[in-house]
Amino acid sequence: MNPIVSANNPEAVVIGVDFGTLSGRAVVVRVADGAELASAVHDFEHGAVTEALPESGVALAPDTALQVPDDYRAVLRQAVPKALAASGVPADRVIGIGTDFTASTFLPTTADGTPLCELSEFADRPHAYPKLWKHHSAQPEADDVNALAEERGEHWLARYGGRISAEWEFPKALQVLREDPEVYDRAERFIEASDWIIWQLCGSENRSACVAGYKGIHQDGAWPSREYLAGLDPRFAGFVADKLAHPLSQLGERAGGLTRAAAAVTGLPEGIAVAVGNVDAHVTAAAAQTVRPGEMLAIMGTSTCHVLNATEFAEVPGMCGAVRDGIATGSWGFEAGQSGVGDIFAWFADGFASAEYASEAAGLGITVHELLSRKAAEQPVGAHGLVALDWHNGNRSVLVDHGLSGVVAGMTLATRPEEIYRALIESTAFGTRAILDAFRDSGVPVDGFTVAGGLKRNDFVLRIYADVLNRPLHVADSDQGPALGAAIHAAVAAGAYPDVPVASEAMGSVTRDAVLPDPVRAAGYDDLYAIYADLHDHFGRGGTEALHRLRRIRNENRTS
Ligand SMILES: Nc1ncnc2c1ncn2[C@@H]1O[C@H](COP(=O)(O)OP(=O)(O)O)[C@@H](O)[C@H]1O
Ligand SMILES: O=C(CO)[C@@H](O)[C@@H](O)COP(=O)(O)O
Repeated sequence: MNPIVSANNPEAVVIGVDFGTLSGRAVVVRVADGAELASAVHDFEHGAVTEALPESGVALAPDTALQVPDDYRAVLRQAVPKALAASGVPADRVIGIGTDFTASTFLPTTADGTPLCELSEFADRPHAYPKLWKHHSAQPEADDVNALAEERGEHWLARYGGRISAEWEFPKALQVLREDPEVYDRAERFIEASDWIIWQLCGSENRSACVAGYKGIHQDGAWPSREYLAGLDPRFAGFVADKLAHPLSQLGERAGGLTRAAAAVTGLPEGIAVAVGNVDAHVTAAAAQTVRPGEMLAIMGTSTCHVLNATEFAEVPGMCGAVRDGIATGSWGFEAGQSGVGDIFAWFADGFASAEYASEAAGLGITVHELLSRKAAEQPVGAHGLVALDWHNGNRSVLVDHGLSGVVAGMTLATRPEEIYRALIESTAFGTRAILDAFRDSGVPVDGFTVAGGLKRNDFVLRIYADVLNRPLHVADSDQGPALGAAIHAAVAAGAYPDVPVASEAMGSVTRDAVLPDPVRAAGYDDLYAIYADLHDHFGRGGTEALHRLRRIRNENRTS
């Protein structure tokens, strides 16, 4: 144990490490008040691997998104010591480390936690690599998982809004079995990256109940039955018992002590508390002080995750998951999400704004995003005559279908780039409104709406959300909500606070009513939302199969 600093020492600090889609960030946080003393970012060398495997160059199928596990270790080697050095805090004042990860980011390993892709015989096998949350090619497996669960009346399906997403663990593992049974057979464990990183820090396998509930299918203390799994494929019958099951730990608990090896790598004291693994979205609730029932938190960045606590369970069609104690102890934690948000804006700003826009932005010393936002902000609501569907990365809620794709309706020869950009931002706000409607219609109260994540820095985005949702937005103060949330969990795991809600009060912070809706603009958006709802149901609920047919045609022509 760390001999020098006890948990209630005012000098004590904790480290939070956020493993995002393209980088990992470490932040040094004072336990007493949550002050962020310093941080450091380390970009993943391989980012999201979507075209070809590193080194072997093996080409990847459409909708594949993989990662390289040593990129995760590099964050521990690089970002943690850098952040600590930048803070000027001596290492012996650190009492704990907490982490969070994208999810479901899921990998096959040997019994000792070695990722299969690190075994030379599997280095050129795509299915031996971690499948990133936005790996979307397991949609056929998700369809089978859902069809069989419906047919058998599996009680757990209701906890996932009636549909398991292709982004979650079971479709991904089934895809490995079907497409590369040798990798499946060699895998002694399948594990979330959020739990794997804890294994690296503590030296022994530890699994979080939060991750098992949301990204696996663990409900009421049980996993899907062997009979159900055998119905998917007889070879899958032992998936849970042989490769997944492990005692589960609760959020805020101490997973173990930092090993000597991990201490050497990170420069932190051996034996300090390592908090149980967590998901980037869920952990942010602690930083934004949204752990109380009725407070929805939208973590808006590359994608958006919505997390919400409620006192009672209710089935909310198309939501990602409801897990008892999944965000904060004593509540039902709900998760919903949009698989593309900032990524959609980036797709347009990077690929479709002309060179003239790029040089205008450079001349003004701003980004293309900022230029497009500035130009788009000048127009009244609806003046672009456009409504878009925000499905460029599929739909995670409420349709739970990654075979869907984006649509922009209403374009003419007069349509300008900033108008499309604005329509895309609006489409994501409409997607969030559809999620709020689903909660309302299912009787789950949403009293407050708080925004965290990188997009909170774009005032235009926030204004559109306030107007489309017609409610005040509260904004989390921290620019690194997930890392701060992870640090808060570390403080609890180290014994500095009795539980996450108490630590959140002391260490998190939020500005209430930071952005207020404008009644005139909000009324304008009601009309556009009605059109969004029409298009949503037409393209997403069987009015036409056009988007699925286009996806099939694309895949056939790309792989043949
Ligand atoms: N000014 C901006 N306006 C809108 N979107 C932006 C802006 N700047 C960056 N983005 C987009 O926001 C996303 C990054 O959000 P961030 O929260 O930093 O990342 P992550 O979700 O991966 O943690 C990217 O998709 C990026 O293209
Ligand atoms: O799905 C989840 C959490 O459940 C996220 O990890 C995933 O959307 C990725 O989040 P980011 O957009 O990278 O912050």
